[in-house]
Amino acid sequence: MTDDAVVRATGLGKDYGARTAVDGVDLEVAPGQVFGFLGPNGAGKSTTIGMLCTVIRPTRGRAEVAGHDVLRSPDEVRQNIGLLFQESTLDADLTAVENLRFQAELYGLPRRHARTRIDTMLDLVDLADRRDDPVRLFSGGMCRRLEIARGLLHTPKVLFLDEPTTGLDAQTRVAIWEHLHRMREEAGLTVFLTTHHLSEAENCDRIAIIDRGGVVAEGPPAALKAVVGTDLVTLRTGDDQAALRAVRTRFGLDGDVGAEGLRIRAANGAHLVPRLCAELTVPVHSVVVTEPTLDEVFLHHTGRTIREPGPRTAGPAVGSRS
Ligand SMILES: Nc1ncnc2c1ncn2[C@@H]1O[C@H](COP(=O)(O)OP(=O)(O)OP(=O)(O)O)[C@@H](O)[C@H]1O
Repeated sequence: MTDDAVVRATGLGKDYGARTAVDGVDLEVAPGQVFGFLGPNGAGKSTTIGMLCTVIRPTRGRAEVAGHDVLRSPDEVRQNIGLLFQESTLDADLTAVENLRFQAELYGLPRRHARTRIDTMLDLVDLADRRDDPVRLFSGGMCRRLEIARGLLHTPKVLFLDEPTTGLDAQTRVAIWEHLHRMREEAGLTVFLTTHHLSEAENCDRIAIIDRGGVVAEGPPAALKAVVGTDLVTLRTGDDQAALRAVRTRFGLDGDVGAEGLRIRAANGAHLVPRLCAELTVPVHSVVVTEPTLDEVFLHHTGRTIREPGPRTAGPAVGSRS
């Protein structure tokens, strides 16, 4: 255990009657990290975030946020966090600045400090020029940005976001991520978010994969992928069958030839490519190296893919597909 974790959960669990929504989650988030909680619908992400934010009372286990226990010191926890729910909670009839003023009053920010803080936050999320427009005129992405500004108004240590980009188009998603990273750089913020988007999880410094209430894997995305899978190297050559024979005999690797060309599974595809180019006697026209995906990580640990929630099956071992 690290001493400086800003979010820490130990055996955190929640039952709703006979249904276990979260089943003993252990996790630690270091200051300044963007930490992602990745899992399919119903995995227990929202319930976990709710417990960390003092909105849902845990059935068992403990959690601390910014050094405060969620059960014993909920007010201190709330002072130190910003929270964005899945659904927007902005008042559509108020302007951007009015929404922020309302929040400043809720948190008891002194008026002069609130004024400068509101200006700073509107600048940071690029909404300064829309400050006096009613929120009902805003796009989904602008609403999300305004909510981020609102969540950060009282200078929390941790920003919790439940599915921050759900319902937004790909371009807006990228913009929201740019803002989150900027907040982290400029405000030293810790970000804790839930997502079921694999591409979104790739943006995180660390992720915990949750399935059926429990964490099944935790670490930086690249490390999680490195554990489960091999890279896929796809080659176009002058003679793919001859190249495949050479790959088998000289490199001791297996592969197959299909419509996409020669496909080889290798532990470190990027290192293999120069050797292939140097040693194959047939001309190499193109090479593509594809790393394993987080979906494969999920499959490896749960036997299912994150895209297709359904009954657990005896899953194939991801590392042995060649
Ligand atoms: N208030 C509740 N009463 C009963 N069951 C609940 C309640 N809230 C959540 N659950 C159940 O707990 C489990 C976890 O739900 P949770 O909302 O935490 O999942 P999630 O991973 O956030 O999913 P989603 O991405 O769909 O929000 C689900 O089976 C859900 O039906």
